[in-house]
Amino acid sequence: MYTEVKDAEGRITAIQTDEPARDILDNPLINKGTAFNAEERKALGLYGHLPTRVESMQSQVQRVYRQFQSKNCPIEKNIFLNTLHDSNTTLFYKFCSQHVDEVLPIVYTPTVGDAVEAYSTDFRRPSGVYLSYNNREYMDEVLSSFTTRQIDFIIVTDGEAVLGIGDWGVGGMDISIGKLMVYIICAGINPARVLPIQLDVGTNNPKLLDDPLYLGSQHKRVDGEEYDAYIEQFVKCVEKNFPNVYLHWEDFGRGHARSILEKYRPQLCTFNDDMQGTGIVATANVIAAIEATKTQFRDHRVVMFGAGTAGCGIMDQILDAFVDSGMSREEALERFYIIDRNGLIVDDMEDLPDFQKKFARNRGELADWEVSDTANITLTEVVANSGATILIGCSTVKGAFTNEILRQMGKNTRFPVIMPLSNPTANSEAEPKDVIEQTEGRAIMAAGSPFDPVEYQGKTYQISQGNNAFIFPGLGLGAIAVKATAVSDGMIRAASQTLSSFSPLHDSPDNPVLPPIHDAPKVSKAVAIAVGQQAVKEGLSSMKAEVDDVEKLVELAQWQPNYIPVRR
Ligand SMILES: NC(=O)c1ccc[n+]([C@@H]2O[C@H](COP(=O)([O-])OP(=O)(O)OC[C@H]3O[C@@H](n4cnc5c(N)ncnc54)[C@H](O)[C@@H]3O)[C@@H](O)[C@H]2O)c1
Ligand SMILES: O=C(O)C[C@H](O)C(=O)O
Ligand SMILES: [Mn+2]
Repeated sequence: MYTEVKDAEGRITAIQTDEPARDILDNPLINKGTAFNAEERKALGLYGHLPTRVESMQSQVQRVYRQFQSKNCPIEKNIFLNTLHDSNTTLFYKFCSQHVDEVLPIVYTPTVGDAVEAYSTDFRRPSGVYLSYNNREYMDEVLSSFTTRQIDFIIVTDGEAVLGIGDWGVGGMDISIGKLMVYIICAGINPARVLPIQLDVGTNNPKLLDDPLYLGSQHKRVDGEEYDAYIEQFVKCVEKNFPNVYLHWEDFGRGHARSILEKYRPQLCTFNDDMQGTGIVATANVIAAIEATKTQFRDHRVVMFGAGTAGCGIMDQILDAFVDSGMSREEALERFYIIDRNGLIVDDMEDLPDFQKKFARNRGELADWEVSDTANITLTEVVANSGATILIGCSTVKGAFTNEILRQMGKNTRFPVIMPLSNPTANSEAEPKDVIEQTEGRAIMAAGSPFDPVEYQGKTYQISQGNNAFIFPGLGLGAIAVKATAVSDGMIRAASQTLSSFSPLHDSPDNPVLPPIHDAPKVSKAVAIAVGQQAVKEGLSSMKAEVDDVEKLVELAQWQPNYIPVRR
């Protein structure tokens, strides 16, 4: 056992532990390795367990960097960093905070996708909390065992729709872990107060069902009423054991993501990253682009390719932004087009899910469109006939934005907004190089995964990473700083407007739409303050005392990757 010693304002000033020496070194949350000083070595009985030299943290970081560079490929680097995380968490985050650009693509998208796929083959040691449907009677016992520490954040996945790579069952654990790392790197969430959870309800991935090394439940996914009852059991258990927790849902399948959020949003502080997080980032980019190009919302036509969880989540928020600009909902919807596997969504199509229905186009309005098959109107035809000015991809379909489509976007408007958001890199609807070349460098673009800059006609174009990583850390930090009881639409709007205000486009339409990803910590803090203030304004803060200084609360909620004294 160890306890955090805090000052009057709640800052952690020391760690007190009664663990034996070996257990201290094996506890990643308090271990400092070679940085334990002479006094600590003596008090904790660490002599003999460590080489003689007492190192500074910076010297440890230098060694980590050398080891990191010596790894030959991204997945080896990912394994190396996860091993460091699991042995000395503070050092891991110190290293990450000093090398954000190099580290994020390794612990997060795109490499985390490779780690998810290789989960069972590369497995070394368990990390996070596994809740198996088949052992559901133990759920409460498992979760209650974590109540000895304060838990502020839970990230949960069932691994059904990981990034754009599909169903990876128990391997989804790595996306929960990767997202938590982003929370900590970008917003300074305390790593002792987070729980990554994988709900193992089986998998429909035939490769995993046949793989003798697969580590999850090797049967088809539990679905329907049984699935819903399991989620209900989970939420109840979370509420009971962690009453003030912020519950983040990640990479659930299209059939569950939205219904879970809608059901539980009124009752607890909860958030779906794929729907809401991605929506905030895409909307912030759209707002920044419209402001920077000095156009009006009503001048724009928005096309979404891939009308699933993320696609429709984004369109919902862009719709709100259009309405906020002074249009009626009907006027705004006339400017929206969504496309899925059967082409443009039109109101006479059968069995449309509710989340698509509201964006369905009226068949009669398409009478003068030039199309080859009215039952399946293609993206190329929509872009040409609608005069699209904003094109977004959440389809997982590599290369879906063909050169013809990109050129047409460049013809439709002077500054087309083009966002191929599908992850990981190999699923991107377009290569940034093609987007820049085919629009003669005029496109305002963001991709989901990181891409290298593009050279075009003597100019270097930085490619913005339009990833929800820009928003979920700050949104979560703001919510927990003021102990919010819900994540409201107002808090979501505040997040989007704040991110938009950071857009370098405000200085020139030639600039990237988003700041560089290494600015995510700065952006996250500003987002947290705006979100916290909005929660207070809406009466959603459950703080006992009246809140007047949200910035201070945000700072107090932040953890820094610095060693603090460990004592008996
Ligand atoms: N950049 C980000 O921050 C971010 C955030 C969330 C999701 N995403 C990406 O968005 C993609 C979709 O994720 P999701 O969670 O919405 O998945 P999803 O399964 O809910 O949605 C994908 C949609 O694309 C449709 N689709 C598939 N093939 C198609 C085709 N050939 N033509 C037209 N539509 C097609 C599917 O029917 C589905 O409706 C993934 O690649 C994911 O990585 C990116
Ligand atoms: O995980 C990411 O990189 C973003 C997003 O949540 C996704 O599912 O692609
Ligand atoms: Mn996701």
